[in-house]
Parts: sequence; structure tokens; C-alpha cells
Amino acid sequence: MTEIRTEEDAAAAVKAATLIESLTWLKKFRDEIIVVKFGGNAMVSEELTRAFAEDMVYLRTVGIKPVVVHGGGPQISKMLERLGIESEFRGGYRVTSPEAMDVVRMVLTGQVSRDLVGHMNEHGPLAAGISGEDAGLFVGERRGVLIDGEMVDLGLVGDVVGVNPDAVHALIDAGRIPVVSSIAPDKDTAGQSLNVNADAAAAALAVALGAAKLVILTDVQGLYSDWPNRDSLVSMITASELDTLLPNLESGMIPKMSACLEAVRGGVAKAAIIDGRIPHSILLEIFTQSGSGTEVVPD
Ligand SMILES: Nc1ncnc2c1ncn2[C@@H]1O[C@H](COP(=O)(O)OP(=O)(O)O)[C@@H](O)[C@H]1O
Ligand SMILES: CC(=O)N[C@@H](CCC(=O)OP(=O)(O)O)C(=O)O
Repeated sequence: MTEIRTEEDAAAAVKAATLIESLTWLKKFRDEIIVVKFGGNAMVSEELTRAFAEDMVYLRTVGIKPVVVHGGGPQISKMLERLGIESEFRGGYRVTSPEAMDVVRMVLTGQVSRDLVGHMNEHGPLAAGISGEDAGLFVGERRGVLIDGEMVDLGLVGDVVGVNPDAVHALIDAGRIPVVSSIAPDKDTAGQSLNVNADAAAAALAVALGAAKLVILTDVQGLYSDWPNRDSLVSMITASELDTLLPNLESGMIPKMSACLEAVRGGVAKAAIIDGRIPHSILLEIFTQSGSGTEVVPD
């Protein structure tokens, strides 16, 4: 065995160990699709957005096929506020009026998607934006939300009830990184678009694409079983354990964990919630044994 003589040698050994640890995961995920949901709360700084774009380019460059589904809740709220349009969340979903829907579409496809695509394309002509309204990608159906046993109307909010992933496959086959906005045409009203929670859209797309993994970046370390007790971070949970926990969850975690459950029950081998506030956390999640955050696995 080579003797470690200096601090530089020790640091180099750590780097080499990290690189070689990634070999297992490079082999496992090569040519596989990984759907990554980038939440609006994880996009809080230019530095984080830039690091995220680099990570997607990294994945694509090592032969993995990343597909990004982006959120933009805080960005939508900011624009609604500027325009003086009221908006409130019920059970983790935005109650969406026709006026608010115009803003949702404008911010998601005209601002957030453009920013992400632009950052990735600083590395080459790699990313292309696509909305769930394009090329029949999503089919939406209006939904309400159950709060204390009562069904609450959410306005123009929908579930994705159908996915035609052909357009996303075409982009992947052309070597691109698809960047998907979570809007779906309403199957019951021609010309009407629905606001879909981006976690739910990411799950539906991951299932339809046969993705190997769904990774959701957010602004907490992961799922806490006893929120906000910081000692209750869950590192791994099975689908049926999560099913039991779901009714006790609050706000933003409800759509997020429902999305993980839907993905895993739909055949995606693993769904992970990780901390998007840490630059490059997704590389640690994909390429290291210990990962980060919370992993949801089948029973
Ligand atoms: N059990 C829980 N574990 C972790 N976070 C929770 C939990 N319950 C509620 N939350 C809240 O959910 C938030 C994440 O959801 P959300 O704000 O919708 O994020 P994003 O914009 O990334 O989709 C966290 O910042 C936290 O305040
Ligand atoms: C129905 C619903 O709530 N839609 C979300 C869509 C954006 C989203 O999901 O953004 P994050 O991932 O950043 O939360 C909204 O209007 O905020």
C-alpha cells in the first residue's frame, strides 16, 4: 500500500475515493432516464440555479438522460402580488382563478423555464423547454382537495391523467435535456389550461418515461416524520409506510410525498427528496452510496 505522506496526498486520496465510488452509479444509471424536479424554493439564488444547470449538463455528459420538471411557486406568487391578483394555498395547492392561470403560464413557461434552459445552454446547445400543453404531452383533469373531510374547489387546478411522452423521448433521442413546465390542457374543456403541481407532474412523467429514478429538490433536508422536529428526518421509507404517514403531513409536503408514492407505485425504483439549498446535492444523491435526504422505495 502507498504511504500517505502529505496533506495534499490525503486530500487527493479522498478525491480519488469519491471518483471511484461513482463508478457503481455511473454503470447503474448509464442510458437511464432520471426525472429531476427543481422546486421554486430551491431556485432562490443565481448561484444555486447555475449549479443545478451544471449538474444536469454533468449527468447528460456522463451518459445519463436527465429530464427536468420545474416548479416556480414563489415566482408565481411574486408576480401575482405585483399584479395585485389574490392567491391562496389550500392543502398545498394554489387556488387558481382564470386571471391567475394566465400568470401561472406566463411565469412558468416565459420566465422560469427560460432561465433554466438559458443556464444549461451556456454549456452548449443542450436544453429545450417544453410545456405539458405541447405536442399532447399531458392530459389534465380538474381536481379539488379534501380538507378535514370536506372537498374544497381549487379552480383551474388539475391532475395529470394522461401522458404522451413521445415529444420528450424525441428530445432525449436528439441528445437534449428536456425542461418541462407543469401545465396541462383540460380534457373536459377545449382551450382551457390547468395549473398542475410540479411534483405531481414530475411523478406522472417519470412513470410514463419508465425513469430509473425521480429526484425532487426542495428547501428542506428531506421528509420529517414529526415536522418541525429536526430530529425526525427520515432517510428511507417504504411506499406503504409513506401511505400511512400521508394523512398527517402538512402543506407543501403533501403533493411532494404523494408524488413520490405515485412514482414508486408506478414502477419507478426510487424517489428521493433532497435539499436543493446545497449546491450540487443531486450529484451526491446519484453518485454516492449514502445519498442525501429521504428515499422512498417500493415495499
Ligand atoms: N413533514 C415535513 N417535512 C418536511 N417539510 C415539511 C413537512 N411539512 C411541511 N413542510 C414544509 O414543506 C416545505 C416544502 O414544500 P414547498 O414549499 O411546496 O417546496 P417546493 O417549492 O420545493 O415544492 C418545506 O419548506 C416545509 O416548510
Ligand atoms: C396547483 C399548484 O399549486 N401549482 C403550483 C405550480 C408550481 C409549483 O408546483 O411550484 P413549486 O414546485 O415551486 O411548489 C403553483 O401554482 O404554485
